Amino acid sequence: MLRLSKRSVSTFLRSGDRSFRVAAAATSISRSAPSSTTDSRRGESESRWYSSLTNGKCMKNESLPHLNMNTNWFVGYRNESSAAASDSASHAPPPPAERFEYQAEVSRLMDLIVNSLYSNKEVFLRELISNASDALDKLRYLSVTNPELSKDVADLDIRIYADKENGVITLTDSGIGMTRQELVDCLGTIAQSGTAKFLKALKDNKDAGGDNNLIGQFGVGFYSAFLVADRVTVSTKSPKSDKQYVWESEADSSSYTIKEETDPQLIIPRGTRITLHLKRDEKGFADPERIQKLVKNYSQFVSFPIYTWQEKGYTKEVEVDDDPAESKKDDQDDQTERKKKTKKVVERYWDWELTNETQPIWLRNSKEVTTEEYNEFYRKTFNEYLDPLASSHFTTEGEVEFKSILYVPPVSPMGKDDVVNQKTKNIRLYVKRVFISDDFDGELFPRYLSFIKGVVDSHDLPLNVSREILQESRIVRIMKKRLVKKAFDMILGISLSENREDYEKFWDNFGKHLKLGCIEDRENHKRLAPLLRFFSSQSENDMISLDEYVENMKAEQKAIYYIASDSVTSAKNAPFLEKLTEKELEVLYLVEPIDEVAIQSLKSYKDKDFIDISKEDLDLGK
Ligand SMILES: Nc1ncnc2c1ncn2[C@@H]1O[C@H](COP(=O)(O)OP(=O)(O)OP(=O)(O)O)[C@@H](O)[C@H]1O
Repeated sequence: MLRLSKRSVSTFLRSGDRSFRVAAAATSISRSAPSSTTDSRRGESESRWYSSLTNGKCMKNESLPHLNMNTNWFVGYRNESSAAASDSASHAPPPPAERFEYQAEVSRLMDLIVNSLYSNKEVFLRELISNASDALDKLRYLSVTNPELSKDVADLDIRIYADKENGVITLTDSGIGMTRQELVDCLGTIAQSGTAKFLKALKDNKDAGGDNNLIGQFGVGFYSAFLVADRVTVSTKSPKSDKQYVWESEADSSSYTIKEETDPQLIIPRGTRITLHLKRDEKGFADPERIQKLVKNYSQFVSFPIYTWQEKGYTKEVEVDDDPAESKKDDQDDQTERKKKTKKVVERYWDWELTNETQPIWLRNSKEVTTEEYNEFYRKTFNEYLDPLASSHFTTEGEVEFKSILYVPPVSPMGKDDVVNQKTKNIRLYVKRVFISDDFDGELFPRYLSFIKGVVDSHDLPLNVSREILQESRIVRIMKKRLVKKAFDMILGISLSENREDYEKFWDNFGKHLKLGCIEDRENHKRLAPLLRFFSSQSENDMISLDEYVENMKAEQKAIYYIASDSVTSAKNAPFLEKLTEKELEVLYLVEPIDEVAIQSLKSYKDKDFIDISKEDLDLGK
């Protein structure tokens, strides 16, 4: 175990907090990394699937060059930089920093964050850890097809160092890093997904007269660093670039600078180091114990190790100086066999301490996970602020092996009318714990169930699974079947719950999706039909299920009657209705355009045909 005194530790931290030091050869070798035409074409296809990991935002026009790195590229930890590197750095003047203006929306977002999260400043740490974890996910994923990327810096982790004396926090990850262009694209322009949600929550919350803590649960991203810091420095090295760049900005500034990292002491082999120079009133955050508490509180579901720099102690025995009077006596008693006295003391030292639990929640035994933990995982993974309506944690074994946690969200993210455009990032696919993608289009769930959120960790898929493999794989087809079954079980569970409001909420948000399912998924009619809800001539205010309709049928009634209309009021006044209401036959009101097609697709329920009462040849039997 590494044991250093506090003093020696801070010296090595100053020169690159994980003691990432690289020999001079590193720069020159990587600079010559070729990128052939074939390589760039391969890069294109990789980047298409990869876009799922980058939200398609920052990698838009770049393909991933196939690096041909020398195996010596990364020198292991704690190597001193060579003299050559220092020489060149001291002779050549460093290139000047270039200044860039923020996109207008970024300045607005920063204002919003600072003004609405002032009571919840600590979220900055969660946000930076979440970005670091995403960067590690990207690296791990890309390394599957390009192992060179993670060569020599095998450890994928996050390290947080709090310098109490100077009020500085440094967070380092060994993830994918950013090129110069990515710095401009990612930290100078707005992060769409999170921001849109954030702004919406802000509005909803204000409308509801809510408090600001709710918004604190949002993914507000990198800029939350300015809640506590008046200066933020991001030094980052992407394996796609041979240079390391430093982005820097101050709170309340409308611009930022980017320059090349030229200090060999600060060179890192790969990843990103974010330094927060805390505001005068926020220096209390640079307390190792406080950082530890925040990590435990906010980031326990991050699946990479998070180390924090902590003071530790161990007990050892030391010899004590004798009491002079005692020793004189001893001298006289026995000159030869005198035993030295010892006492126990606590030796203090500083070291990295693993601060989070790295076993993903889906690998844990479901009996040991509480509902609150499932809900928290949901909120944190999908950046949601409301709890899910239901969740299901299961393992399948046998022909296909995978573990999964699925959730029914409380509201439709796209708005309840948007049933078709459902290319969401709702399912996170892992293969043996490696995050593969969240960019699906019907491969794991049919379109109409794409509102289901969750994680799926497969044991059978290859790590380098591509979209083509997913689309053709027999394993995926079996997985899809099981996932769909579990999703229906969850929805049925909500419908059977004592709390009727839950299903009303579900139906209000996702009813249209299930009706679309009736049209598109014949195979699952048996599961879909009991979940449908309609108003009827005998229940104009509360929707009923088909089961309730059937139970209420007259003994001699052979069919389920319905009328399609544009509202309950016009259905009530339909001329054909009277004939049936006189006979006390219940009629379903189909008041949405999709209803009639859905019912016609079902054709019957429990052997009773659906019959449109407006048809001329309506036969009510006896
Ligand atoms: N540690 C990091 N390593 C590599 N890239 C990073 C890092 N931190 C941020 N980035 C890049 O900056 C982008 C913007 O980050 P930001 O936190 O503002 O938004 P986001 O993470 O994309 O969205 P959200 O916070 O809503 O999930 C990220 O998408 C990522 O591309």
